[in-house]
Amino acid sequence: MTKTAAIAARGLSAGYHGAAAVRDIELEVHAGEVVLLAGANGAGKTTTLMTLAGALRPLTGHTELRGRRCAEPVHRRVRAGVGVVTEKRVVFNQLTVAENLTLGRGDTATALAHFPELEKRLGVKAGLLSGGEQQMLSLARVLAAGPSVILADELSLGLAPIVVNRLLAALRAAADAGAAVLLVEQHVRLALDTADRACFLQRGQLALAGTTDAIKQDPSRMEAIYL
Ligand SMILES: Nc1ncnc2c1ncn2[C@@H]1O[C@H](COP(=O)(O)OP(=O)(O)OP(=O)(O)O)[C@@H](O)[C@H]1O
Repeated sequence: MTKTAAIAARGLSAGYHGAAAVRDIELEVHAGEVVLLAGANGAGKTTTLMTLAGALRPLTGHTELRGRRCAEPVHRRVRAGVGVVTEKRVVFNQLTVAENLTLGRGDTATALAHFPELEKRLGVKAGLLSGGEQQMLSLARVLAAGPSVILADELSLGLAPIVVNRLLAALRAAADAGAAVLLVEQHVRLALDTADRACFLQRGQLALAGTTDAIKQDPSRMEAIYL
């Protein structure tokens, strides 16, 4: 691809206490696309995503935001238009859904446009919502801020497939509206139906990358990575 990536990893190695958990990662996500980052447990998906988010410093290589080398910490990247969603649902349990939405960076109407199902729950304390509703609230707040890049790390952990589909559909819609989405997801088959491209990590290195159509046509290459 020749146009500038919204977010990229260039020769990226990163890890913990000076030891690399991922090595030589080359990854680009462009505006309008969803890229799935997959691989077995411990392969390095979260490490890669958190380094792109600015929560971990690269050991070697670097990350780029809109074509410019970026070494900013996570809060600055968030201000620069990066939205981060993880399996930890960031909601204030004692506050209502409406109050939670006013605490986000975007406005309530935009949040509800992404998740209209939250409208009937506006007066309910977030702590009383189901896990799926809490994650919708978390994601609604991130999407309402209109991020140009969304980094989503296993946001569907422990949720029912119907909710997983709903969350993935919201991410797809955000990409269709112009965001660049990098998605780490255990529900690989559902995610392959959502994403445009996929990258598979194996023991900290990129082992397979391609369009989701190509990967679905020959699933044996993907399956071998998990064995
Ligand atoms: N805080 C940490 N301190 C030390 N090592 C860590 C830390 N977090 C992860 N690791 C190690 O780094 C490697 C990559 O872990 P990472 O969480 O990035 O993988 P993952 O593909 O996201 O796995 P999972 O699917 O289980 O979440 C693993 O060997 C893991 O044990």
